[in-house]
Amino acid sequence: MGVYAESCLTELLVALSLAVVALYVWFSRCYQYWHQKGVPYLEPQFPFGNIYKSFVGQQSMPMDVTDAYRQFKGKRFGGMYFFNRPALVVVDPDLIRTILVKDFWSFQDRGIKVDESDPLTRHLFLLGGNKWRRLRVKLTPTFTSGKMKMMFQTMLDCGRELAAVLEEPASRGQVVEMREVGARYATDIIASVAFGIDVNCQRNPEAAFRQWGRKIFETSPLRTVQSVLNAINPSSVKLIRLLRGESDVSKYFRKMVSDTVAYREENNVSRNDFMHLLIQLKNKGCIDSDKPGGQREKDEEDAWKLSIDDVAAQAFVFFLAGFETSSTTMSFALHELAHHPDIQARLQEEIDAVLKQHDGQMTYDAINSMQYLDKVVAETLRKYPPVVILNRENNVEYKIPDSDVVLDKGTPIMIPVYGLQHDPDYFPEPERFDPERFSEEQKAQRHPYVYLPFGEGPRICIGMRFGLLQTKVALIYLLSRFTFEPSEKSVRHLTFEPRSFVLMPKGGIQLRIGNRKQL
Ligand code: HEM
Repeated sequence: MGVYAESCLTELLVALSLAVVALYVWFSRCYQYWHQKGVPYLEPQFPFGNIYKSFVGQQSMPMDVTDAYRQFKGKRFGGMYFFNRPALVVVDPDLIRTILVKDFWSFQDRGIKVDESDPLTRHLFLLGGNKWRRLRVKLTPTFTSGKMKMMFQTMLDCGRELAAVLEEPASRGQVVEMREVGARYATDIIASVAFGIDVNCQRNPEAAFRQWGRKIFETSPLRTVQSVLNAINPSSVKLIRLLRGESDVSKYFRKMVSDTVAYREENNVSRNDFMHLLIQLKNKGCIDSDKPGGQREKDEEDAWKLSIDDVAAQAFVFFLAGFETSSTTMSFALHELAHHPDIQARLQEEIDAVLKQHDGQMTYDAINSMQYLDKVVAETLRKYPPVVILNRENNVEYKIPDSDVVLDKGTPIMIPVYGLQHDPDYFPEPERFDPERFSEEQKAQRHPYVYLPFGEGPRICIGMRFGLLQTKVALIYLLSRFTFEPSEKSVRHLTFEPRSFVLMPKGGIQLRIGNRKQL
């Protein structure tokens, strides 16, 4: 028995060693890729390539790209490896513009492989090619300023609730974790406008919807394995799906949407929200015009209608892409304001003055006239861009202009948003929080493609206006009533969750909150 076990073990060890040697040879060949193309590159380390730090959990994968950007500074672009997969990091803002705008049709896909057998993944963020283009055309009218105004009342209701929830902690001068508070506020808004349900997780933090939000963004060993497999071989998404079956997230959101749609259709319910617009896209293939009269003429594209699963996938992506990005922006802004009482006081003065001019009413126009608020939010998104890198992939062979480099079809392209926005050549003393960087004079002196918190070109964030508006509404409600200070639990220089795919502060944002009059 003992001899048998020993021989099995020996065989296993030999097989494993052979596998490692084979992998080493295969990866070493892959590591010739950028050298053969004549592209400057970072020396890879077997088997991680250039993502060792994110693999061991020291930082997130997009931050590995930020490191690469810093090392390629002075060059137009450079190569790195995700395990054995070559990816191009673009450094030159002119080339970034070419990729995002001028030659967009060669780079319209994100290169993130979709498991199309899960209907919930067939959404705007992940789809590529023609499917993305047709859907983008359909969904663009759901985000016009007319539609934003329609949903503005929901934001105001949730903003009022946000301030009401914080009244008691403020009266006691308590320390509050503002990221979670912001997440509940944004969840209430998006649950209401995208799914048509009132969850009020600001009063009921354990509401199912908030729990799903946490679950989607939480990290786990399985997720790490998935992203490793995805980096080595993107087609592995299918295998993962086969092993895992339909996810609970998918089941939950699809059921919720089909129940809501059925209820509204049976009871003839109409609300001013995204769900109402998505139902129009399901039933008519187009959205009624903002103009008086409502209907608009149908063209050929309009004939294509969204299925119920398409409706669920789009509502889901509005939730996925909208709540964490906006709520972290709000809490990052409060973090900086707490550490800069002068900027906080100036912003409060502006808010008070504009609200006074509008008889104390927070109108859409009042918010848009708050110029200092706009600068504070813009500087927050510069210092803390929730989406750290933009991904693209070329769908044809592509010769990089003014170079001899020809990219093979399907090369992952990384636009290092965080790196650019922390580059001292574009933003001197990048760690300093200075809203004046967004004065008209300073903006005019900068290359426009070094500031990309919402991306750029035809694939720019479709919810930009919505995200900015809900962040501003929250800040106005909070700063018109409360003052924020650092607490003994606050960290001056934030660090970020290494396993999160959006920029998320480690340990949250702990601030002392007080009533303005008392402080
Ligand atoms: C502060 C808030 C937000 C930030 C910083 C942000 C940022 C971004 C970024 C960087 C992208 C990728 C753009 C590109 O590749 O060029 C994106 C895409 C997207 N965002 Fe946002 N976003 C925010 C809020 C929202 C909201 C509120 C929604 C929906 C209600 C939303 C929905 C989307 C969707 C659907 C896409 C995919 C667009 C496409 O591929 O055509 N985002 N967002």
